[in-house]
Amino acid sequence: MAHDDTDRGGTDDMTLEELSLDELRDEIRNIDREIVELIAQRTYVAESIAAVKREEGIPTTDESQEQAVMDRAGENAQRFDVDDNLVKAIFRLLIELNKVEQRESR
Ligand SMILES: O=C(O)C(=O)C[C@]1(C(=O)O)C=C[C@@H](O)C=C1
Repeated sequence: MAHDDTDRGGTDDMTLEELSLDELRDEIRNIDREIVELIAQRTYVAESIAAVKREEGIPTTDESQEQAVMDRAGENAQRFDVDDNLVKAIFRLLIELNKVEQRESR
């Protein structure tokens, strides 16, 4: 398979405790890039949703869908043992980002 930017530089089979500070920061740098890539993908899908809503004359905001997204965020946070309020705050921002973009493209 072709080399890509997500390659962890051969640290895959090491535990985090075995890595140097620089190697640990490389891990963070790769994860940060993947987070931004996923945010871009989420935004892209939301733009398609916005186009469907526009065609069908449906309002931009769907509060029940937002609640479902927030509930899932909380469940996933618990599953991966991270603070659910923090994860929900991030998802609130992601939803707001989409709503601003969806409104601007109307
Ligand atoms: O699912 C939708 O209808 C979307 O537009 C996506 C999204 C989201 O970011 O999750 C954004 C705005 C809506 O109010 C609900 C959810």
